[in-house]
Amino acid sequence: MLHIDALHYRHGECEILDGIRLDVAAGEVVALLGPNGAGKSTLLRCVNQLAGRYRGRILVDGRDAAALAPRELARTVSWVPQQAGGSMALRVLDMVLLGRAPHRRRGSGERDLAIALEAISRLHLDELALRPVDRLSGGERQRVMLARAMAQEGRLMLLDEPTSDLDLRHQVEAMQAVREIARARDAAMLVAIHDLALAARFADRLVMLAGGRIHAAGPWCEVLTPANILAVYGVHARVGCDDGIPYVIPTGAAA
Ligand SMILES: Nc1ncnc2c1ncn2[C@@H]1O[C@H](COP(=O)(O)OP(=O)(O)OP(=O)(O)O)[C@@H](O)[C@H]1O
Repeated sequence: MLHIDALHYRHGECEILDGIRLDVAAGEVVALLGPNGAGKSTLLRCVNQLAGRYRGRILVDGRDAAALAPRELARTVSWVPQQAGGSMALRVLDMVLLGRAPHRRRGSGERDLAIALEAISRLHLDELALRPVDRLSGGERQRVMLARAMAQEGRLMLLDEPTSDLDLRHQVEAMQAVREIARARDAAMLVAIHDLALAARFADRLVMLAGGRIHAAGPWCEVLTPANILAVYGVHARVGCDDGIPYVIPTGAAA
């Protein structure tokens, strides 16, 4: 579904992404890990054609992402930005309905409404549906942005730290929803995320970035090794698995 080959991206003299090669299959959840500034958001923005010029190839469903018309791209790629954008004076329902905009010609139809309401329900936002987004808490707002992306029904979803403001229960529910949607719709999910244990629990594969390069990629048990965590984050950690459930406990910063 998503194929990235030899992707290079620069800001001035600074090489932000340096030869990224990455595939995400339909139905697969891939977590993008790495410290602040590693290039996770930039990578997602390149795929969604928001970063400007890059070198290399990005194919979405076999088509060159750079050659897709904006509307076609928006039909194919759902996007949860790191910081919520758009008019926050909108009601939650209207914000989520914006996810349907690439699919419709004029106003929302019954099907659009049904899809938006389903996304709202899936993220337990029913009671907030008629509230203006700018009167919600940070975590509630983040769930609205996730619901909007779900209503967009892209076959590829790019999620930039979708759980960073969420409490523990909502983190788990959001990642469960991401995984279920990947399976149910055969959608490809690329999720930038800082919580290593959450990534290990819900993603099929992890990709660990450092300094714009892929340091490690594969199943969690190959990527989340104490050696990789020390090399990339400068943190000592215990990593284990309890009855099939992975855990990561940071024990201290390296000297
Ligand atoms: N507009 C810009 N101009 C110059 N440098 C930029 C710009 N945007 C991002 N960068 C730099 O690109 C690098 C990668 O940034 P990016 O936002 O992709 O990192 P990230 O891995 O998503 O980090 P975080 O975990 O903090 O969100 C950083 O060093 C950042 O300072």
